[in-house]
Amino acid sequence: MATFKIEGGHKLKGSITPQGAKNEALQVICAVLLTSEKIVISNVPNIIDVNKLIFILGELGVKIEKLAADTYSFQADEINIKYLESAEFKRDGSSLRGSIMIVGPLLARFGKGYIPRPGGDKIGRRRLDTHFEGFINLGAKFRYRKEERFYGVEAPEGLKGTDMLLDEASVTGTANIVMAAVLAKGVTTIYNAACEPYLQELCKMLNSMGAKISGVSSNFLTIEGVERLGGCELRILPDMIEIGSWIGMAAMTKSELTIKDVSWKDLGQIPRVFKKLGINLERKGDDIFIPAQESYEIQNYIDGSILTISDAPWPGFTPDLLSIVLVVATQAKGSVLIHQKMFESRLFFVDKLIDMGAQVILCDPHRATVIGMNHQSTLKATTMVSPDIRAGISLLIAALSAKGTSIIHNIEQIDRGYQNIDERLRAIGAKIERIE
Ligand SMILES: CC(=O)N[C@H]1[C@@H](OP(=O)(O)OP(=O)(O)OC[C@H]2O[C@@H](n3ccc(=O)[nH]c3=O)[C@H](O)[C@@H]2O)O[C@H](CO)[C@@H](O)[C@@H]1O
Ligand SMILES: C=C(OP(=O)(O)O)C(=O)O
Repeated sequence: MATFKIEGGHKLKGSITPQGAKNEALQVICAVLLTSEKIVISNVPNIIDVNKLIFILGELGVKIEKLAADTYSFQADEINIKYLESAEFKRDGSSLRGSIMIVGPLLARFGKGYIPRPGGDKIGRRRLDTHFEGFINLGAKFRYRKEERFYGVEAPEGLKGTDMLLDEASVTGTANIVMAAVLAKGVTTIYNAACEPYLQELCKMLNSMGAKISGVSSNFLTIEGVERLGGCELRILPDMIEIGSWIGMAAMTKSELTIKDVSWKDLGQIPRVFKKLGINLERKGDDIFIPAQESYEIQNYIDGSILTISDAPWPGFTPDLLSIVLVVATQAKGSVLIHQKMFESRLFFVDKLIDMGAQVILCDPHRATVIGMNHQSTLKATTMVSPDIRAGISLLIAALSAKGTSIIHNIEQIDRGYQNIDERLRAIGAKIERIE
């Protein structure tokens, strides 16, 4: 279990370029399984989850070449389907959430797809019904070996397009069903589809490979199945969750920071939500400039009542930034209710913030009220364990702003989604060390 040692209270200064998006990378890397032709992907983040997925594809027989530090070519022309039944796959496939998205492409192209119950954050129940109901609607037979926690879908005769209404706008569920439907016979319509920018990028990628998807960026997709797909080249968008994390770090440490090439048009509600917390964000070309601010004041609603920040499927605010918003609010002027609607175990990390001196009331597993301290009392350094990726980065932000030296254990959870975070933080003035 690796550990960070952080000496808090130092201002940051400079500019930072966000990494490629983890959640887009996981989708588009799975999509390489849909063709025997070469696909080149750049701006691939060097993070644990993405590297694990690339490893799994390699074991499946995909030819992978690293063309540059962030660029890979993939060619799935000799797939070893037997690997899916191996003990190794049952272990490796369960270690991340993103691996679930190999099922749709494998089912579409080879008539079968298996997956052990996937891992990811321990942030509450994470069901897969939307994925498998979608495959069943396309004509696949489903089985679940409960004792092994091993899922399977098979469609030896191929998939058949149909109309479907998803029970929820699941991000990875939509990606999986879209990847299955592009090679199905006939037309598929998907209503209540997730439509966040990373899914839009996946659909654009598939169209550039020869797929016929329309309605991209809406929640109603129409997919005309095609016989085969070809190769393509693409660049992954910057990671909007990482961008939000840098905004949070700048505010909490009263620092001036420029976040480069953020792709503003794909940030949705993110700038607005941080502005509601009173943080000044300026748009400079495609960069975000955050001036050093001694204080930031949470805006109330027009009628004077206390602000609520909650998550919702895109174009709502992403659940992955709520932990960061919560920690930033601890030093704002004013109060806010944080309502994490999607995940039921994601707010328990506030206990650590309370230990550090933050004023937070956990109302129930989904809601926390934060009474900001307006930097009048700094958080106190402490020792903590990172429970999940976003709580981990939030505790790291708290530690950077705190008085004294903090220790964060289990930082693999942070490395899962943040590339070289310690090195990049040191380059802008943070005092952080990785210790074993
Ligand atoms: C690898 C990857 O891409 N992971 C992301 C993906 O996970 P993932 O695709 O697993 O998440 P889903 O979109 O399926 O669902 C997330 C949670 O929200 C609930 N839900 C979802 C949709 C809805 O309309 N109503 C509802 O209540 C689900 O029951 C679940 O508890 O999307 C999540 C939601 O943005 C993000 O937190 C994850 O970072
Ligand atoms: C919940 C997240 O990731 P995953 O779905 O990979 O667990 C996240 O990135 O915040």
